[in-house]
Formats: sequence, structure tokens, C-alpha cells
Amino acid sequence: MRAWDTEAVRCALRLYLVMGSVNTTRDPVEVLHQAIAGGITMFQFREKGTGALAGEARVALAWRLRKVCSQHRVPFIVNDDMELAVQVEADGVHVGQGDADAALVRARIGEGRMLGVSAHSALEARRAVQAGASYVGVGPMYPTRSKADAHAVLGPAGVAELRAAGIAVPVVGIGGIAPDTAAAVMAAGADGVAVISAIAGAADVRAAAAQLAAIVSGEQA
Ligand SMILES: Cc1ncc(COP(=O)(O)OP(=O)(O)O)c(N)n1
Ligand SMILES: Cc1nc(C(=O)O)sc1CCOP(=O)(O)O
Ligand SMILES: [Mg+2]
Repeated sequence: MRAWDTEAVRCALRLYLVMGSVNTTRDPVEVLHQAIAGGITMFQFREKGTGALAGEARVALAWRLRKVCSQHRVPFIVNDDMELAVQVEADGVHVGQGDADAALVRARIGEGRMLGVSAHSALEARRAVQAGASYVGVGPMYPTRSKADAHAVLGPAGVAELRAAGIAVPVVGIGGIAPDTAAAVMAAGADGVAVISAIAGAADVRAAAAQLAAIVSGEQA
């Protein structure tokens, strides 16, 4: 299990696909292959919402997606479920303010994995870092239809607030991000953008990932 130092985490956050079976009408494994070909730098398995898989079917999909990420050396993160993350040898876990306590998750997954924590303020971000977070996810940047219980829209100012408060850990913006808004999230101080529908819902997944990859790397306006 490779250790995830700050700069490795920062690089991984660049273009972060978050997806579960409910976020696409296609085979999630094929969507992940296409997204990797387009240039995503990290993947999060987020199997939740109406129609989400459960039990053995959920674990089986997690393993299938985990193996694709391993083949391409793309970090694989499990959302919410630290036991599933350990079971499928994930590179990390992401938890929100309403999930398991970040310090407990850090203790369970060990120091060799990434721990992502959602934050909606500098105070929450500071507490997350103190609990052992490798990165913080800040959102929603814009209105989103992919998370029914999303907090009030923060906008890129939510990222700028953390940086102004001296939060230096890797930060990824999430929520409603699309090609016409990704640059603003980066300009506000994010190390990357996390998306569901802009890639998983695209007609051409590979092209959508490639376009966002070019934007976050500064190669395309
Ligand atoms: C990278 C990233 N940032 C934020 C979230 C949201 O996590 P959470 O607040 O726990 O909400 P759910 O995704 O669990 O509905 C995330 N998953 N990933
Ligand atoms: C998973 C998630 N977390 C959010 C947060 O605000 O913490 S918004 C969100 C959904 C992101 O999906 P899309 O890119 O389709 O808007
Ligand atoms: Mg959660």
C-alpha cells in the first residue's frame, strides 16, 4: 500500500470522477474505462441513492471498478463505507460531516490510505485536518441534481474562504461543476475538481473527461 503524501494527493485530486451505478445508464465499468482514457486522476465509488445496488451486488461492482483502477494506476476511493474500503483494498475513503467520525475512520484505515472529508467552512476543514484528513472536499460549488441532500451552494468563494483562513491541505471542489465553471473553481484555489454528471452523464465520456482535464491543467480556457 503506497503512502499518500501531500503532493501525491494534490496530483490525484486534479480530475476526480465520483460515480455509482445510478449515475449512468451504461455499464459503470465501461464508463470508468472511458473516463480513465480521457484523463481522470482519481475515482470514487459512490453507490447511493434511489436504485443503488446493495449487498453482494454492490461489493461485486466495487471489486470490478477497483480492478480497472488498479490496471491503470488510478487511485480508487470508497465513499462513506470504511469497511468496504478495507475489503476491496481501496486507496482511501471519503466521509462527510454526517458520516463516521473522521478520526475513527483514520484509525480504521491506517496511515497508508487517503482520507477525504467534506467541509463547508474553514472551521470544518481545520477540524478535518486535525482528525487526519488527507484532503477536503468543498461544495456544492454550484447547484447539483446528483446529491439530494446537498448543502446550500457555496460557489468558488467556499474554496477561497479556506485558503484565506490558511487551510493549505489539498482541496477539491465538488457540486455542479462543468467545463464552463471548472476554471473558476481552480482559480479560487482548488487543487482539482470532482464531478459526477459532467463525465458520467456525458454522451462521449472520454471526450468530456479530456475536456475537463485540459481545463484543470490550464491547457484550455
Ligand atoms: C470528493 C467528495 N467531496 C464531497 C463529497 C460529499 O460527501 P458527503 O457530504 O458525505 O455526501 P455523500 O457523497 O456521501 O452523499 C464526496 N462524496 N466526495
Ligand atoms: C457527491 C456530491 N457532494 C457534494 C457536496 O456539496 O459535498 S455535491 C455532490 C454531487 C456532485 O455531482 P455533480 O457533479 O453531478 O453535480
Ligand atoms: Mg458521505
